[in-house]
Amino acid sequence: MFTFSSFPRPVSQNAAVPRHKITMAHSATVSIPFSHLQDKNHDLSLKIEEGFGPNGLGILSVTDVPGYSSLRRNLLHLAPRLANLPEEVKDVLEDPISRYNFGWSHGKEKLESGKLDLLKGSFYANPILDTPTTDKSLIQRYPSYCRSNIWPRSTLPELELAFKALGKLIFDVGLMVAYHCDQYVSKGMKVHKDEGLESILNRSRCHKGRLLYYFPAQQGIPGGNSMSSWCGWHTDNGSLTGLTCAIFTRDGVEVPCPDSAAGLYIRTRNDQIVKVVYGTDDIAYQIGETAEILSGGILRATPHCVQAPKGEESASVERSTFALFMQPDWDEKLNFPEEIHIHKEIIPSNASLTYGEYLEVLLDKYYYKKQ
Ligand SMILES: O=C(O)CCC(=O)C(=O)O
Ligand SMILES: [Fe+2]
Repeated sequence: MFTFSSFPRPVSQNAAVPRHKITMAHSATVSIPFSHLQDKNHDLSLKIEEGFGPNGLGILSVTDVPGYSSLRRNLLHLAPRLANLPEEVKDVLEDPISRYNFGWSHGKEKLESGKLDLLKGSFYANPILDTPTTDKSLIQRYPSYCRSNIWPRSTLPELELAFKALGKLIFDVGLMVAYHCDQYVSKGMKVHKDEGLESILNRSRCHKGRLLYYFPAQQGIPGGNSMSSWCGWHTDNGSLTGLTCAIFTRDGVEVPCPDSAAGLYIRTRNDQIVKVVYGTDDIAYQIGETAEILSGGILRATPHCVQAPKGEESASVERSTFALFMQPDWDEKLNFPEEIHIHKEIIPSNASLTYGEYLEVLLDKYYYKKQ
């Protein structure tokens, strides 16, 4: 069985990236101080354009967010502890009905190669709402985001609070990013009141946090040397993804990353492959597919992947990080523009679907059909 974790759309690296266009630069993200972001009168459209516009990386970072540093460390250090709990404890935290989109998920997601992903373990929960709805028919229709959170209350009791605290902070800052995205987008198209990204994300019950733990990469496995050795190329289906800077550990003890080529890579709109760099205590935000749809293509979903460290020293190094997928409500109408770059083959231009219906189409196309 395959999950649709974080609702990623796999993209084939080879098909999507002509070889001659591959460059391997390390690029620092455009960064915005929290004090500027917080100020609605501060015109950040140039910064948003630099980060998310036609020549941007599709990812930017926010610096100096009060309280963030300790919340990040508290949660990320729980990832190796969770992953190393006994199998029978993790089994109880699994939720097959949601296609493993709540609780613990390991080896359930399909990779670019079509093989099951054994290299990372994920823990999914909605950090804002424990029970997004009690409507039974909705829960049956959209189990991947309408079911309830599962917490290891007796086996790792610290997880719930740490997850919710970090998730809520990244969400609140993400709404500020969304506000400034709306200001930028409104220079190119009419954004109706209540139809901007900020309003849509603010009223959604669908957000999903993912605590990620990457197991030490085994040398010599097929694909082990590829750029996407830890996580395959994909775009996120939501609107805005908040990302922490990862920590690397050996047996749970923090170590410097042994290979500067390891980490998050993105593909820019002009087909450059770039290793993304941002500060340890910055929150990075990247664009997902539904921000592209809602902005009529002014914003573009950011293709990305994760490379594992190489070399002898890397043999036992693990990576832990957290992603918050900020996504529209299942009821939210998405009006597809005439020209779209995503899922062209299954979504007709000018289509009008809810976000819930959109995800069902993708799940059925890219994963197994619901029984
Ligand atoms: O591990 C990372 O830095 C990114 C994870 C990611 O892309 C995802 O979970 O969708
Ligand atoms: Fe992703």
